[in-house]
Amino acid sequence: MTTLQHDIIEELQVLPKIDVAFEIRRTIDFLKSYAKKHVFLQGFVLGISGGQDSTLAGKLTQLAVDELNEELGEERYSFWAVRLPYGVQADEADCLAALAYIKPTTIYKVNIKPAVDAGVQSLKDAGIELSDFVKGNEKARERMKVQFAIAASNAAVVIGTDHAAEAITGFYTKFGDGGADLTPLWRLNKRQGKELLKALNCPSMLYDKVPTADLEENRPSLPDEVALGVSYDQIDDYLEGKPVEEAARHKIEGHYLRSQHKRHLPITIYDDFWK
Ligand SMILES: NC(=O)c1ccc[n+]([C@@H]2O[C@H](COP(=O)([O-])OP(=O)(O)OC[C@H]3O[C@@H](n4cnc5c(N)ncnc54)[C@H](O)[C@@H]3O)[C@@H](O)[C@H]2O)c1
Ligand SMILES: Nc1ncnc2c1ncn2[C@@H]1O[C@H](COP(=O)(O)O)[C@@H](O)[C@H]1O
Ligand SMILES: O=P(O)(O)OP(=O)(O)O
Ligand SMILES: [Mg+2]
Repeated sequence: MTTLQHDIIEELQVLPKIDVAFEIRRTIDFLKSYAKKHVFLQGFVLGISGGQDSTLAGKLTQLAVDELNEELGEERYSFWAVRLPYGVQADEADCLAALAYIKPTTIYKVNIKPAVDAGVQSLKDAGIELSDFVKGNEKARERMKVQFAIAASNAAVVIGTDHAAEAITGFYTKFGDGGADLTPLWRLNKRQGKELLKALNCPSMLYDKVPTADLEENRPSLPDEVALGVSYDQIDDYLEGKPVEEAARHKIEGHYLRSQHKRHLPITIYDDFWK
């Protein structure tokens, strides 16, 4: 293992092997203790896409809410699950299947298309034309904006789905899906997330599906692995300290180094991580 691989694993605190039941328990306990400590809190908000990560984070959040309410003997806490299509979502059926599995307290649907398109048009009117790629990141930021609006209206906090296999590559939109309040999956890689879902009796279609951010109109449902140029298996192996092919290592470390700014709060004159 190189020093960089070792340092990245330490930074992201990935375990080479996990005790699945322990990781489920400590995630639920983390959410519960955060809620108990912050007495204003009424619950959690999360966008449910129909993908693996929001299915897992959503299920764990609802389990935490159910336990909190059961212990209190009243329905004080809620989980607001949010469908956030840009117009019509191609994998809408998966989103509905994820919601049926999670059974959230409340489901909202907010179409982000009018807001995103209005923003794109206002920029165009000012002479700023967005590429399809940049517009994709606008969709992720609009989704996060909606989630913060729901959280602020309900004394809730926003759950993020960022995990080690996304964090290492910076494969999320800065202050979009990367801009949540709590990230309960942080530390897990992609295959460890799958293991948790299996243990939680999730329908296999939801964790076997091809991961996609689905942000670009010119490349609909583009698999993350195509966009990244490296597979999640290779990323997961790297995060578990295993050897990976030289070309994959080079890709992963390139993504990591280029995205360092995303894993920090806005940079000040006292920061030197980037030097
Ligand atoms: N599957 C997913 O989870 C997911 C979700 C959303 C986006 N994505 C992918 O993530 C990527 C996001 O794209 P992106 O990273 O180009 O956009 P981004 O908006 O996340 O980050 C780019 C912005 O970061 C800032 N920045 C760039 N370099 C910097 C530096 N060295 N120091 C400080 N600030 C800096 C700039 O403001 C720049 O506009 C895309 O590949 C997208 O497809 C993946
Ligand atoms: N279509 C969507 N509906 C609701 N929430 C969504 C949608 N697409 C993305 N999200 C949220 O963003 C994160 C990150 O998604 P990636 O597929 O990893 O880009 C996802 O977990 C949802 O919470
Ligand atoms: O974040 P999600 O739920 O959309 O999962 P994936 O990244 O696998 O698409
Ligand atoms: Mg997705």
